[in-house]
Amino acid sequence: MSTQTAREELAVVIGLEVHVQLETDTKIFCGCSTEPTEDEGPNARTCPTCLGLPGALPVLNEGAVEAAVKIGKALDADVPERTTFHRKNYYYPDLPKNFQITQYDAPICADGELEISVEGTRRSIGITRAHLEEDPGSLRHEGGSIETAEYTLIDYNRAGTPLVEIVTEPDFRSPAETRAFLAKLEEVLEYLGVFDANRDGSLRVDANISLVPESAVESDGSIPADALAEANRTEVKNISSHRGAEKALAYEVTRQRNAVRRGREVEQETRHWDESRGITVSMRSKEEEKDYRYFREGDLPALEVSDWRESIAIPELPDARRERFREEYGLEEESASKLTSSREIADFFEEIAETFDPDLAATWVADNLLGELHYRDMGILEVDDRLDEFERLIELVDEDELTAKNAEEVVLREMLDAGEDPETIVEREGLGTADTGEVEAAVEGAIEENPEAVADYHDGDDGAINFLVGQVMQRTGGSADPGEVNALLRDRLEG
Ligand SMILES: Nc1ncnc2c1ncn2[C@@H]1O[C@H](COP(=O)(O)OP(=O)(O)OP(=O)(O)O)[C@@H](O)[C@H]1O
Ligand SMILES: [Mg+2]
Ligand SMILES: [Mg+2]
Repeated sequence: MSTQTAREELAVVIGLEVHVQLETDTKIFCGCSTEPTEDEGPNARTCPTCLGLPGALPVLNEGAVEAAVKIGKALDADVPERTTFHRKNYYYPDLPKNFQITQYDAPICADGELEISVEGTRRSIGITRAHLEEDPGSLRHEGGSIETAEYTLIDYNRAGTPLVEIVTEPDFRSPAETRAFLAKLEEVLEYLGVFDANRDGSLRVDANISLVPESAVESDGSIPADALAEANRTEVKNISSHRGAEKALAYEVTRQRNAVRRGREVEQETRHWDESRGITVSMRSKEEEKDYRYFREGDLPALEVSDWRESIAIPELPDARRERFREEYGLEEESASKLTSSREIADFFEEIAETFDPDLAATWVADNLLGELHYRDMGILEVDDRLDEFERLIELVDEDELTAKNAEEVVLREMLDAGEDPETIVEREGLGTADTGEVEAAVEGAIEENPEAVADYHDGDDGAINFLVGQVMQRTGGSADPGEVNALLRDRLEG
């Protein structure tokens, strides 16, 4: 029991359980598709196995195991030679078998870590374990929230989707750290190609939080197991985003602090994050492990991964790739980070950096392209089959056939909006760089038609030259070089 008093300084302690949907074609124990079809009705992708009908047998999906091993390697975890499945028993309508097939004392990954950086401070978050399990079906509370709904509908399309549950050590000391962790984790999972962040509900978080007396925190920042066990924690469910985690936990820190200040004890309980109201509400007292009556899943033999795990390779991960970009291409931290924020962006950049100067490639991809994509709410995946067109655009600028300004503000934008290739746009908009004769003619024209500006210039008003440059730029459709125009004008007016 907690013996916190109002006067004691309290440290925030948080541990996460992150449920990650794996991107496999079929479900974890049957051949049903994991891919929702357009306008599909409820229970469209189900079979006797994922509906939990008596006598139906599970068959383990090899792809799900491979994905879990990749995650284990990326988190620097141990993948044991042999791993087993258990039944976790509970009664809830989203689970027709009344047990969930999961892993218990021999998970597929144990003892890993993930480094995060919050406001320049690096911290390593311990990963206790990561195990495979099946997703239950989904519930739809009709006519209200989970508390007020008149009735609830069940859809088993999600039932049997492969999940990896990643359990962290209680290493977080603030809600902001959990947000950084989840963002980093998502980045790593996407690099591994095992996860799709855009899918609804593909990352779901349970957050455990307690307050412990500051005096229990050791000088190295760790907290002894007995102090952790003694603190009453709440487990907040129904969190589905990084920001949701930070907000729910910030709310919970305040709620628990208030309880302590008023001399009340924090209840050990499960709470529900109500996103729309921005509060957590009590659901039930926390179930304990013994409530689940775990026992071995007799329908699935133990899995030997000893001779297989070595052959499962993972790609270069974001941190390593960012460091390499800094060294190999001499990029600043900021553009190296932008360019490695997804594997597709990094690949796209590296293709371009093979042909062009890395600095030029970085400016075009990190600033121009990503900026324009972001503005349009588009992602790199919508253009990564147009690498060749993009290279031709940079080539036009590099060869002085197109000004950088026109390339950026006209051609690139049209490429994204109209889907046309750069040459077509240059031709249609008449954007080729003007030749010397054309520029000279435009200079003459501007001088002839603006005698007042010319007079102002001769009276010593240097601002008049800018006006004239603008006139020439207009006449050449922006295809002249402003510096060159300026020099030509001065030459002509002085001469
Ligand atoms: N004092 C504490 N304060 C906050 N978090 C804690 C504390 N002690 C443990 N935790 C965290 O609680 C989580 C425990 O998760 P675990 O799945 O092992 O148990 P559980 O929540 O009881 O089980 P489940 O939710 O799967 O039924 C871990 O993320 C751990 O870091
Ligand atoms: Mg758990
Ligand atoms: Mg839990």
